[in-house]
Amino acid sequence: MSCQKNLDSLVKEVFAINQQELPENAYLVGGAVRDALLNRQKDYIDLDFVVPEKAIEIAQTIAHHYKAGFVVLDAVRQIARVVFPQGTLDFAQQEGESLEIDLKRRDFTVNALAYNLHTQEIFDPLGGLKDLGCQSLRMISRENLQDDPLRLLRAYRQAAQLDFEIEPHTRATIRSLAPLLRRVAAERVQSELNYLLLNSRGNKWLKSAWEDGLLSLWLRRITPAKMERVMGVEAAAGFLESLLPEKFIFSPSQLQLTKLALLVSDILAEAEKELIDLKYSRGEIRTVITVIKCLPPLKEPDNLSLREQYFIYLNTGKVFPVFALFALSMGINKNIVASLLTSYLDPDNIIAHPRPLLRGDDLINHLHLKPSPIIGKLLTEVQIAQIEGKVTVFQEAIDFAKKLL
Ligand SMILES: Nc1ccn([C@@H]2O[C@H](COP(=O)(O)OP(=O)(O)OP(=O)(O)O)[C@@H](O)[C@H]2O)c(=O)n1
Ligand SMILES: [Mg+2]
Repeated sequence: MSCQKNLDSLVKEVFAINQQELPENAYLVGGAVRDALLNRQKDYIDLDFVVPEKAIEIAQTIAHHYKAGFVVLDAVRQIARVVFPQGTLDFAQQEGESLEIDLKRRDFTVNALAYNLHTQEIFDPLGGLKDLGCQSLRMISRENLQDDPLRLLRAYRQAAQLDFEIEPHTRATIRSLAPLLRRVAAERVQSELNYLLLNSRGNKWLKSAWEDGLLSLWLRRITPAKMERVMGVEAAAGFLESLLPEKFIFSPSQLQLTKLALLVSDILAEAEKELIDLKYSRGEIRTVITVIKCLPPLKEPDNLSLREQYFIYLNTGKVFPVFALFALSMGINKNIVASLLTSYLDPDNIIAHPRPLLRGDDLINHLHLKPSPIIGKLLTEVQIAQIEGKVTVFQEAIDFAKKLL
């Protein structure tokens, strides 16, 4: 069976581990078994082993033997990790009196399959193989979802990742338990949510997770209209990419931040609070808030002055592509957005990438000024005058500043 070959080769070829190094009662469990059965391949491989005892010692011995890294992840529950460049091997002590009890405590049946490398047998006490064949995520029990409510959101992430359906009774149960997700550490929620935001495969399941009440605990002001805009982000990105002269491709994180900007509250303070609560980084929060703040001038594109364009580029800086994608998704005229993005990608464009004629010191020396906030204001006005073609050389710039004073 190809699954056995896949799993044996992961251990023997990818990690170059001799099977004899593993105890006979070690079982490979979780995603690796599931993915091998599905013939899914990953760049970075995480293998989870369950052993009845001595998990930390076993991990330590293997790490020592293969000169790999070693970390104790949980001394109480006896979980340790061996770190190879190509991936990690986790060894965990089985939870409960038997492997079967351990598997019964997990989230979904397809994640509760175990494989023994010595006997090359799959242990399937919960019907995981059948569900795998039907591409179905079925909970092991309602209690298991309650025990770790992150599993409620994991269902949508894994459905997106595996292109599975959530079995109807499981989905109804998730819906009824949705409020429990509030209890889960925000970092864990964020990491599941990010998967749903990073690529188009997540879209359908992002929407389902919202419809089933899982997102409104964190992003309270999502509306059907906002969700529809999110569903269109990849198409908007594709449209901009096709128009641009040079090869430009939006990165997954640019798509993700655009979608976040489309989903957060329209009230800026609330939007910021939502992102802080989800433990997004300062940089991510700044990006989202900036693109929202910079949008208003584009709503009246006929009156978009050079001054306004200058400030948009100045305030968005490196995150301008996210701004462009956000603006297009918000219904701003596509020609305007495409032309602004084209200018941004042109390093010689003076509005997007101004080359100042003056520096603060020049104003201080030539106009005999003292350092003060006025200097900054003058520099901005001179810069805008240069963009508007009113000044082109150093002396004109000085004279212009002098008149302003
Ligand atoms: N909240 C969780 C997290 C994990 N698990 C169990 O631990 C295994 C390993 O977890 P993890 O590596 O997080 O997920 P995978 O299913 O392996 O999926 P992937 O690594 O591809 O994301 C899962 O298969 C599942 O059996 C669980 O029951 N509940
Ligand atoms: Mg895994």
